[in-house]
Amino acid sequence: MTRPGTFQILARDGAARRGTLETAHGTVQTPVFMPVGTQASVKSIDPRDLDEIRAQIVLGNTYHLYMRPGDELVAQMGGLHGFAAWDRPVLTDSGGFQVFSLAGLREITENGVTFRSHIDGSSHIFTPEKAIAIQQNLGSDIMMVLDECVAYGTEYDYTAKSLEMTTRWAQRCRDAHPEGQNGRLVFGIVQGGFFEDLRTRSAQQLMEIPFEGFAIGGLSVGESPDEMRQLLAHTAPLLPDQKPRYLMGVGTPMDILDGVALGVDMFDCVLPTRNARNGTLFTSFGKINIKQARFRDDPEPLDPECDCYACRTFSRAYLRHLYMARELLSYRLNTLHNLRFYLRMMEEVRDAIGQGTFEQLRARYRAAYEQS
Ligand SMILES: CC#C[C@H]1NC(N)=Nc2cc3[nH]c(NC)nc3cc21
Ligand SMILES: [Zn+2]
Repeated sequence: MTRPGTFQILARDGAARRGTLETAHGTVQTPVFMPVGTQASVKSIDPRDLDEIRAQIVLGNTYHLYMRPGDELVAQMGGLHGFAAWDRPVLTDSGGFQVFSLAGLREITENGVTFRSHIDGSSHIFTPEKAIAIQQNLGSDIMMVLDECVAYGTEYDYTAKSLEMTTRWAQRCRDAHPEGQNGRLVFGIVQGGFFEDLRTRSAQQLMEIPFEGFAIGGLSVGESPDEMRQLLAHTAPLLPDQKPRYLMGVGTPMDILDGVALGVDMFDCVLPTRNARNGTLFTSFGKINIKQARFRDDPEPLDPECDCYACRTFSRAYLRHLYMARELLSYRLNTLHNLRFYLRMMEEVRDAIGQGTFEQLRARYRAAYEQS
């Protein structure tokens, strides 16, 4: 088996790259979209479904699993792989973002971040070492460093100081899980808010540390799409060409295609799973909402170009009925479809990069999605 952490670029099309990333649980074809399974489950579907829609790697959350059921319990049950019967790669976020966006009352010191559980209000502290220890207990194949997530709009001086601490925390994370240890990988997270010089400083400092990959954090936190694209265009090329680049929490189909065009290799977003539960479905002809009356007696498949179980088996009329009746099957079929849409788009992206036709693919999706 090729050494975990090995990242090979197989083809390029402009700044877009097609590659493979080796992990302890198998090879990931990039660019890749990672379904989000925050609490050790991709809501409403099971591992067999994930296999059927050809998901390669799923995302779990340190904060949530530490809170419930507890990372020690998950370790006892064989890590996320044994616990959730998922034998492919898992990436776990460090809790950095969740503590800053979910938990109550926080205090940040050099040692770590103290916070109150959003479940029962109990007090906890995440240090860089603790964040790594939790991810080790979860059996994570790709661990994220603990970062300080500054809110959109934070002023320059605070952002500058914060990125320095995030770099010191990143070094402590790498020290807590040295390069090559049991085939697990650790990715750094570039911070610096919306200041290009601070993003450059953060990237330069992190690249001094031997991470197997680098994430761009602090985007899709409330900025405009143009601001995100501009910051991404500045930051992505700064990162090592020979290592995977991961854009956290992104995004819509167009955000992902624009990210690929700027050299990003990995993405995760709750959009396909969250939208499935409110009836918003992604199709080859744009976004629709299945509850619209026009689908009431529509016998056609949701998306004739989609190969998922929902599109192969049921009509739009049936999917609308399930949604209006709040049947649990609605969540499952809509989720299967939305995730398959994202995963199929990434399959087309990888093929297009290999054939040098990525820009044509992007234009095709833009024609269907620009306005939505
Ligand atoms: C500031 C910062 C930052 C990043 N830090 C970590 N650890 N995880 C993230 C997850 C995200 N999800 C979204 N959007 C939904 N933006 C994210 C950003 C981060
Ligand atoms: Zn489908």
